[in-house]
Amino acid sequence: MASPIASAALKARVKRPSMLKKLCNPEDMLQHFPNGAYIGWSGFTGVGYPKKVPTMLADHVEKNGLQGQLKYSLFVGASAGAETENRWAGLDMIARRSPHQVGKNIAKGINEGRINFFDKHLSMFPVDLVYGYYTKDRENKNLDVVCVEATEIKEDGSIVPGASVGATPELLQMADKIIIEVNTAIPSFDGLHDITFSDLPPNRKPLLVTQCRDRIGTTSIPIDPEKVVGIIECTTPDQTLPNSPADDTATAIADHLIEFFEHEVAHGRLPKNLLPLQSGIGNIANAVIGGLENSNFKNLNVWTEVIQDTFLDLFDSGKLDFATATSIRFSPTGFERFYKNWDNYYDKLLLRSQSVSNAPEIIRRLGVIGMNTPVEVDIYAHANSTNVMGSRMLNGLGGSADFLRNSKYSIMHTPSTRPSKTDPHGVSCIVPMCTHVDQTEHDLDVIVTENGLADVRGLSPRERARVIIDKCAHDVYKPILKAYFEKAEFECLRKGMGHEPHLLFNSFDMHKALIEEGSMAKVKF
Ligand SMILES: CC(=O)SCCNC(=O)CCNC(=O)[C@H](O)C(C)(C)COP(=O)(O)OP(=O)(O)OC[C@H]1O[C@@H](n2cnc3c(N)ncnc32)[C@H](O)[C@@H]1OP(=O)(O)O
Repeated sequence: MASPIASAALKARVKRPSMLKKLCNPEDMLQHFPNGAYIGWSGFTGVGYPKKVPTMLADHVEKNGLQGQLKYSLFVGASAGAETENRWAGLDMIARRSPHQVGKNIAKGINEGRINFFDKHLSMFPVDLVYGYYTKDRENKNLDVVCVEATEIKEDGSIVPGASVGATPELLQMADKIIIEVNTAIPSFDGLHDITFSDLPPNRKPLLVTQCRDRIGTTSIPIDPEKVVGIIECTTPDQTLPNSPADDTATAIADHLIEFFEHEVAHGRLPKNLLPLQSGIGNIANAVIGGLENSNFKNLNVWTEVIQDTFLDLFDSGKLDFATATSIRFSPTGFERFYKNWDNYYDKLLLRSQSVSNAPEIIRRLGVIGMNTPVEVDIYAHANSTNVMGSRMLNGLGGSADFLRNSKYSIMHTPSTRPSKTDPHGVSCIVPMCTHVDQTEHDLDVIVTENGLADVRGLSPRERARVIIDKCAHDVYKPILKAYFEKAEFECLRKGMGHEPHLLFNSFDMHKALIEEGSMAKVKF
């Protein structure tokens, strides 16, 4: 196939003309992807990921019936786009994957044992990669090929990422070969990033951030131009989905949290403009940020991983001064709004490497208010963010534990119940014992559901259990959880082992009832 001719749009983005000599078709890159290769992609929460090369490879496998014959170890800071990694999983092209992922096919591949997935705190993943932990058992200690999206290539050959930074700096640092997809369908994000690399102990320096807007790095990622094997123009934007509007549950949770923040301000534990906010992904997280728009709080700051649509509303209402994260994951209309009003948002936003946005050191120093959604929380405030029934992997830990271990306020927000197949309240999100633990009782300060907010700071486990059941559990489950706890307390205190009482052989009876009878409400203690 003849080499493509550079479009005017591409020439305007590639400021180092010699790089254009590497302009090629995606198909020309096939040779760099032998079966078993270790691959890195840019991307975080479905934005800023490469599109052309992954799609070319998927087409190649599909057309030639190569399912299961071209399989790769794939490393992405967090999830890439559904049309790429989820399609790869559907074509059985992923042998190993880390860390966070999203998509039905990929979760299926993991839970059917075809994909060796390992989960890691997002702050640690890039650093462990550079330590060589993930390539230690192979001859090539680097990644064979790393494919990244850029919105500009600078005169010095460094690249300006798009809507996410994620682990791209470290993936590039570990790359033998680099492929760059320059996306001309979206504006250049030049100036919106603060790029740092992970240096190694014993020479690691402090990350000198004391305010959300502090810059400690460069605006682009330096690379070795010798490693670049191909440059491709990409003309499709990130394929994100529309957000669903906040429902009554999410709104009630947001209201409880705002009341709690007002209480903390009144008692002098929080300043009037709060402290930097971290907010996870999804409906509840979006509603909590949306709820702040209707509150009296102003001059807010955000230190988080992912910026979602409701942050634009907060900016527009004048309540949000500054937001920094490692990705901007807007809906299609959110991106439209963002690009149209670029000048309004440009100097209020900063995108950092995930090893910085999620750095425990900074989260502690800033006194972040961390808020995330779990699968389930138990009566003693352990939380499960990842494995349904202790076994079925959902998306992964993400940055939830980076934030919940280190925030000044560590908050888990969850609906009190989720539906099972036969009962609209068949799954209680408050359980006697979590079937898998990602956050421990030593991490969490506040649990909140639509029913109320349990402030467990300074409480002993037995005190915690009472307040969590009373404030957070759904009315259907309050008597059930109370019966479990009181029986456990009685039995364990009697035996002189009642610090955190459990009935070991009944701890998962609610889960058993869900499996056997379709609802946790069918249990009896
Ligand atoms: C990139 C980042 O890290 S952002 C920062 C925060 N990151 C994280 O917190 C990562 C971990 N958290 C998550 O992935 C999500 O918050 C979740 C999945 C835990 C919860 O998100 P929600 O949108 O509330 O999940 P939802 O209610 O749709 O449940 C997801 C699935 O798990 C199932 N599920 C959830 N909880 C339970 C439970 N207790 N028992 C049985 N099934 C459950 C649901 O039925 C649903 O199943 P489906 O995929 O077959 O439909």
